[in-house]
Amino acid sequence: MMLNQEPTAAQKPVTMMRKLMVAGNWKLNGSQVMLRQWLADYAESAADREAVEVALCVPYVYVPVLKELAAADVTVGAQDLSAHEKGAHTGEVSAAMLKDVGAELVLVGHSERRQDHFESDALVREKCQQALSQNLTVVVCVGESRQQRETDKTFVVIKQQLDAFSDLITADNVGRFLVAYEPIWAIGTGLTASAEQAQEVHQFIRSQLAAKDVTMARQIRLLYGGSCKGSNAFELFSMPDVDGGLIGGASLTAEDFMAICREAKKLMNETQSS
Ligand SMILES: O=C(CO)COP(=O)(O)O
Repeated sequence: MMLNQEPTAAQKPVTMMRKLMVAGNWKLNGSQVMLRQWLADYAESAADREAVEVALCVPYVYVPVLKELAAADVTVGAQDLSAHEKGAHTGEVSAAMLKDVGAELVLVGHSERRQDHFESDALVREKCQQALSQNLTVVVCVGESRQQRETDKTFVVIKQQLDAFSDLITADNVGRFLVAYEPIWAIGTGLTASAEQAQEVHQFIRSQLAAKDVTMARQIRLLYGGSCKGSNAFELFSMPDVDGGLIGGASLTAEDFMAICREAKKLMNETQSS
């Protein structure tokens, strides 16, 4: 594809279209007041999000509030979970506890966990297993650093991260197992991967998964994360292997978040009519 080509919905064959997901990750931000305001604003824009599956991953303590107040079409998400089922692990939150307070989805292996808490690929795998044991939807994050990209290690790094958990994806759970490609150099920096850069890695991820199971690889949804916002969502989501986004900064207000959902809807409408 030409780098300066205008994005068109036609890049996304309707036969290939997986339901787009737009998932917010609040990270260490928010309050009850902010969440209530977000949900009130969100409730007024039902038509903007009909084409997408929406998830919101809030800090643990706000999961019950989200569960109680969220519209039925919001998937209730948490940002992490323990690799242990229970026991002497002070400060940890288990998959069963998340389930107990209404979580339906959990992020695993976010680069901020990998970096700040030294989470290894092996630990990421254990966390996936815990999430799956409670039938939580799991969104596993993978991504390379700037230095790894500049030294041509992107595919090596992504493959290593994928290999740690990809055998856990099965025909039974592929609907609730997603992979998010989040290049570390694009997170919170305002530097977005170009649509072509995102597509290149997403295609690589899908091809790696296809080597194990072609049907599963076609079904699995791959999200892009890293400075995704209303102004670039259409271009990113129109790539054939990009099935939505994992949104940090632009998920903190419903207004910014809905701007992304509207782009997804526009893409769906154009795809269906092309
Ligand atoms: O890390 C991210 C989502 O998990 C992306 O964050 P930003 O959208 O703020 O770059």
